[in-house]
Amino acid sequence: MSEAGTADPTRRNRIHEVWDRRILAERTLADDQVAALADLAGRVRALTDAVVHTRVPADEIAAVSAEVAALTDRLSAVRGEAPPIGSHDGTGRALASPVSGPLNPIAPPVDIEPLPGGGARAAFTLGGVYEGPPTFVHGGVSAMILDQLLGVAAAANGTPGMTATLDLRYRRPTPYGVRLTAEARVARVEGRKTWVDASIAAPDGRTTVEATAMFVMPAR
Ligand SMILES: CCCCCCCC/C=C\CCCCCCCC(=O)SCCNC(=O)CCNC(=O)[C@H](O)C(C)(C)COP(=O)(O)OP(=O)(O)OC[C@H]1O[C@@H](n2cnc3c(N)ncnc32)[C@H](O)[C@@H]1OP(=O)(O)O
Repeated sequence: MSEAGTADPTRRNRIHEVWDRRILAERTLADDQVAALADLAGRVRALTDAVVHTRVPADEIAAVSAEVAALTDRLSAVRGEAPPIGSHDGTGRALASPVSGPLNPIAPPVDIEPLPGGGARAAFTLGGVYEGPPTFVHGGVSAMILDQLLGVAAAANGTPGMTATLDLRYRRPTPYGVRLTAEARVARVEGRKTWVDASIAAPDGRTTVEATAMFVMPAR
């Protein structure tokens, strides 16, 4: 594309429109693909769990490994340029989010419910796949879940943004294999900045991690 070809702003906008539509079309899946992939992602999560917990002998591991490689080849026969785009409707339920995406096997997934007036909550159980210190959840995993929860709360407030700061206070170790709950609430908004507080609680109701984030709606 030559410089002269993009000098006219109307033409430039048209080019961007066509380009945006192309990206969107390339990243949008058919309903039956979404359903089939959600099922596959669930099975891959179970596979991941089996991988970190298996105690079968080495030759059996090698045999399974070869089968998994063949499956990866089959899926890769037709590849998109990037993950699918889900419903970016302010609910945070992007299909391929690494936190809440039903189609992303690395997502637990955490189902986050936006609350009117700038809040969000979630209830979830993490498996041994997310272990950090023995028998407890990895701190980075808690941070990732909180970042998403905080972001959904900011969006539910009508003031979405990019995470500019994320402060974490790990009060107690977070156990896995039990039902955890998490809540976020917008504290204040100043211009393009939104501050949000959140926490994760263990089944006994005690807070394990607290977080405060500042989201900034980019200038452009
Ligand atoms: C378009 C927004 C997205 C919307 C999403 C909609 C869907 C919602 C649905 C579902 C929710 C999903 C939830 C997702 C959750 C996960 C989110 C992530 O993982 S985000 C990835 C990690 N974060 C980054 O990669 C940021 C990288 N940084 C940047 O892009 C820029 O630095 C940015 C946008 C943060 C600021 O850039 P500037 O150019 O727009 O803003 P300047 O003019 O520099 O700053 C504005 C004010 O903010 C302060 N500021 C900016 N960054 C700061 C920082 N890091 N710490 C402290 N202050 C900061 C500045 O000092 C300034 O303050 P003064 O107005 O002067 O008072």
